[in-house]
Amino acid sequence: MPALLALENISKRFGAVVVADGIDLSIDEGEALGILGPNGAGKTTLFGMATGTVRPDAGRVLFDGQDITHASPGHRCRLGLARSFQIPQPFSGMTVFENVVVAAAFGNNEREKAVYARCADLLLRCGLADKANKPAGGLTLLDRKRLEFARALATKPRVLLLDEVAGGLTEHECTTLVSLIKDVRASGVAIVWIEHVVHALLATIDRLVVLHGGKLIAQGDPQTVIKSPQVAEIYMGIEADA
Ligand SMILES: Nc1ncnc2c1ncn2[C@@H]1O[C@H](COP(=O)(O)OP(=O)(O)OP(=O)(O)O)[C@@H](O)[C@H]1O
Repeated sequence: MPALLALENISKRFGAVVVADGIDLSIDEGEALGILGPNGAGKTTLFGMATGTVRPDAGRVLFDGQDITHASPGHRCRLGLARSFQIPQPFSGMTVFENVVVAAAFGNNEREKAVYARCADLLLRCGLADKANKPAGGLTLLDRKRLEFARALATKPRVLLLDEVAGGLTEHECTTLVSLIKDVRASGVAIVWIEHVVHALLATIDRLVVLHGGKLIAQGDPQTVIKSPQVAEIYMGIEADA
């Protein structure tokens, strides 16, 4: 069975900055994968190349065995590849409900009226039911992150890419978000999560990869990877052979 999402030998540079240097990364149906790496390592760019907003210099992107390297972001979304953004950017003049309806209608090719019940249900699930008719522009940070989730889920993804969703939240808010991610994952959606809040990440994922200098320098069991000498070297300046 092919991986659900696979990046094959992906390379990308911005001028002299190499952000991906022949990266191979795949995720299976229902899996939860974490991505760790220092600021500027190229994590968000990797999501851009998976979802079609950034064109790789070389390599292929496959979804369920199908080559989507040249597919538009919209087409990838309708295949079942959704993402959240590090800085949530809802349509701020629309209500919370309208934001989710737009995502369902355009991200999953459904007729607007056909999605109302499902969107109301999603808002309930994401803790936003009481704000359904409020303008999205007035939401708190946690609620904007919840809305990112609801909008991504409205597209009926098979894999959901999450970009630093826990950053800036209080511990309690972070716990709320982790349980939402676990709930989404339990419903069968594969998760790929870039996150600097390591304890939240480790509580959720099955597998961890570490990106540095355009390469995956460690991957495998999260606890083993996090304690590996290469990761200690990057994050704490401890030399691997010390
Ligand atoms: N469109 C672009 N043009 C030029 N340089 C870019 C572009 N996008 C990203 N970069 C650069 O590529 C590098 C990787 O950026 P990216 O946002 O992918 O890193 P990141 O690992 O997600 O970082 P962070 O953890 O801070 O979000 C950075 O040096 C960034 O400045």
